[in-house]
Amino acid sequence: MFQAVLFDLDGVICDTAEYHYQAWKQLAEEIGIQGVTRKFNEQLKGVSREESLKRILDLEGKREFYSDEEFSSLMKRKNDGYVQMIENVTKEDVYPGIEFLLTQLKKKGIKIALASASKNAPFLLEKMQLREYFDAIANPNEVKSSKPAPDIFLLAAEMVGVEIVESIGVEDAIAGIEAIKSAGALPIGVGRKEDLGEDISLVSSTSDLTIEFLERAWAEKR
Ligand SMILES: O=P(O)(O)OC[C@H]1O[C@@H](O)[C@H](O)[C@@H](O)[C@@H]1O
Repeated sequence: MFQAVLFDLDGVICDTAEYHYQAWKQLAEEIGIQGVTRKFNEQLKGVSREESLKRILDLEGKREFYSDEEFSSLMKRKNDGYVQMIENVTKEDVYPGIEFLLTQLKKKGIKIALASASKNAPFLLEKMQLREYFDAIANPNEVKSSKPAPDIFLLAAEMVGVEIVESIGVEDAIAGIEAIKSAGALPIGVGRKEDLGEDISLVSSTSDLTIEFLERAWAEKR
């Protein structure tokens, strides 16, 4: 039986992946870049703020036009827009089934950790009143490489004192699934196989993300 579940946040626990998308799209359009479509956005999910901006500027070969200072100020502009969007997030924004799953995991003594790339994640957990369920929140500032590198999942498992191979990782983004795989945990995807791959256990909605589903996936894969 698995001993820990390591959760991504945006797009897994709540719909803030949409706000990231809207904030990036708005910034991109303000600086004359039109290519931030929903399809392109799949490449931004799970990826750090800095790397996301690089990918957006690269869409039109514009990265070299910005000094380091200007680059930082663009990241700040995106984050300011995003923070405004999440200002009114409440418990109501938690995806269906998530709080029940957290309760069940707690009852079974399974450790719960957050492995999100977002520096806004602790603020969101507080807003959604979910903080108390989490035994640890891995800080993206403390890892060397961001997803798809395994670092944040390895840190999350270490923080709850569980071997990574005894852990499940839950993700909605391909970068996150790759990170879980290379860390050595069992990946569970929330989304479509077209985006996340055919070779992992998937739910299309978090309502299906039950402890029974996790147990079955664990039994099948190990
Ligand atoms: O800019 P933040 O809030 O620190 O978030 C970093 C990244 O966090 C990830 O969870 C999101 O999927 C990305 O879209 C986002 O860019």
